[in-house]
Amino acid sequence: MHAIEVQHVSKKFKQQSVLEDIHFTIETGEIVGIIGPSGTGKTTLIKLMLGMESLDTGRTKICDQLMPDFSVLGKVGYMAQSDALYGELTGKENLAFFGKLYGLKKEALQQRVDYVAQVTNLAKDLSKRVSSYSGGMKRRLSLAIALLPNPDILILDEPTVGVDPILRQGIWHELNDLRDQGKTIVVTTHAMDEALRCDKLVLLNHGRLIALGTAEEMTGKFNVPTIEEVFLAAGGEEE
Ligand SMILES: Nc1ncnc2c1ncn2[C@@H]1O[C@H](COP(=O)(O)OP(=O)(O)OP(=O)(O)O)[C@@H](O)[C@H]1O
Repeated sequence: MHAIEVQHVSKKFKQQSVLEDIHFTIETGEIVGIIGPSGTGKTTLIKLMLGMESLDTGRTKICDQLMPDFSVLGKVGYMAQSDALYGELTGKENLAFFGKLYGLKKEALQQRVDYVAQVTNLAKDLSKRVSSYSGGMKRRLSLAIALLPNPDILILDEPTVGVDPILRQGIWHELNDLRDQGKTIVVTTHAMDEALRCDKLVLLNHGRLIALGTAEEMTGKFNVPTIEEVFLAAGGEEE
């Protein structure tokens, strides 16, 4: 069974074609990076995977279940691109609120809150109101919320934007650990150094899948030294 299947997915917003016949699978226990320029359809693709947007053609499955399927969403931690947080509440109150929504009870909730606060380096800021958080702190709190239910699958839309390099490294270390525990992780990113940390890459350009595989496979196939150059080479080939 694949962790996630994207089968011949196309999507238009009005007359604008955003994704065209995207087809790939994601296996359990891998970190997959969805990479592409701004506006190329990464967030839309993630929303289609989760069943949050309607498809024009194709279908998506998570754990073999056709999406949308609420029973599957319990297994998925989703971090959206824009932070959906309660500014008037403290970080801890936000975590408690979302933890309860996930069905976590007292002791388990406390344990998870301690763990996610440590991973995202927010422990000392948890009693502050979120309205006083910086952009990076809000990103980290959103990541902490996605990690709360200890999901099998993590889908993270630009999780490290605005996060400083040291903590970024810490977060990637944690994502690697989670992958090693058998979790499946999907991240979107613009950062090429982050792309290199992924086990597999999905390269999108102008709403099309232009390359799929490991970074080494891609640079080897196009005979170029970097992923940036894969973009140029693959984009050029497409046109
Ligand atoms: N709900 C919507 N209605 C109309 N157009 C939309 C909608 N959502 C996205 N789009 C358009 O679809 C295209 C792809 O957007 P999307 O957010 O998926 O790109 P992205 O690759 O995630 O970009 P970024 O890296 O800047 O976040 C853009 O042109 C965007 O304006």
